Amino acid sequence: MEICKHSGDCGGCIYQGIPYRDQIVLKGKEVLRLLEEKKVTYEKYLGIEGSPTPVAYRNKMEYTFGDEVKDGPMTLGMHKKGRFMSIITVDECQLVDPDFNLLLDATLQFCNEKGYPFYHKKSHNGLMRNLIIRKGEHTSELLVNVVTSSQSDFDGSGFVKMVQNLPLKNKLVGVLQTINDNVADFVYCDKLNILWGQDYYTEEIMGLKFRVSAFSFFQTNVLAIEKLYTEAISLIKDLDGKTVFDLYCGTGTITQTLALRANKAIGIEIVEEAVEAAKSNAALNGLDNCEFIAGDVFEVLDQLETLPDVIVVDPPRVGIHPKALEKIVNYGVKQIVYISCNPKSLAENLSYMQYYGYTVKSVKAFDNFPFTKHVESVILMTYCGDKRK
Ligand SMILES: C[S@@+](CC[C@H](N)C(=O)[O-])C[C@H]1O[C@@H](n2cnc3c(N)ncnc32)[C@H](O)[C@@H]1O
Repeated sequence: MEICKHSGDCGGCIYQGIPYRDQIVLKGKEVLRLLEEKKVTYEKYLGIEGSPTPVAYRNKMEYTFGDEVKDGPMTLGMHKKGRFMSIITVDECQLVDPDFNLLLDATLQFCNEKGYPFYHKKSHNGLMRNLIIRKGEHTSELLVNVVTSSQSDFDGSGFVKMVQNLPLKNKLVGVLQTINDNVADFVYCDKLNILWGQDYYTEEIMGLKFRVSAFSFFQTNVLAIEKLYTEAISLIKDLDGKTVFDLYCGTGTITQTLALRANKAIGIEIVEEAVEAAKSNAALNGLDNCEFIAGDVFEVLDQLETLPDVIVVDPPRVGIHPKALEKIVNYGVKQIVYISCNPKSLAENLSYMQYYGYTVKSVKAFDNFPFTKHVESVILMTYCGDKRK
């Protein structure tokens, strides 16, 4: 792969110029180094699995309108490395489908031709804020969402026409306009206008269907996540007739794959919209043995009367809060599968769980984000004592 032309300015790909097989070796070593640093012992290291494709793997990009230099021409893309105010146009990013780059260029040109100003983070004046593109990996469906303030009119029908006339390889299913008048540098949705088509795209993971709406969380590298889920679920011995908790379940992708084999799968997630999406996706898949509860894992576990036989956790980057971890460990289930997106917090959590009697049976790393610093891991922990007397 050629070195990306944006690599000097864009901070996303820190492994540019390093052959892919070397990148994954480095990442695998880093996971083990962090575990060893926290004195976590493990029975088996199962290696690191590379992404099925190291390029064009991202199914979502959130681009920002701005300028690279003060009062310079309008740009659309990512923040310049280490700079809050400066935006660089990343129209040749290698991590996305070429349609994303085409849409980015065409949107920038459309807005320049219309004379639309970008929204200034400091003065809070201007129209254009973000462009969000999402794609279904297995369905090739594209959802385009332009985010503006409400300070002046945006030519929605002209934008739709322009997008529809692009030689896109994927199938356009919706063009949206999100109105965001919040002063924070974050995409809030004050109002969602469907300019054309629908406000969601569909995805398939391990034979299950998912409707992904404009703002729902969804795993970014679908081909890699399928491998990771397959591995995680295969580690659990015998789910037949069992109750499994999927903690930090997001939109319930893992919960549903577990429900295919378990008697009951209960997902807990703090973001209510994600829980609503999880419920409707389970209904779409005809699964009636899934339950989703909105709330903080720490609080919800106290209210639940059902006891789990197996627990799967997939916490955010900060890891599991020690108070929630105490409750998880106190169930004393024989098997816990820990899916982690941050080996540092993973090592801290495992060190605690080890102290309370769990054994790390296996560690496997996954590179779901080639060229970036991120690495995922799947850990199987077992407990031989009996806390449920
Ligand atoms: C790494 S993601 C897991 C994604 C999920 N497995 C999926 O595929 O959709 C972590 C999730 O934990 C949720 N979360 C963060 N803190 C939480 C808490 N205290 N209690 C419950 N959920 C929480 C986040 O909203 C996010 O959806």
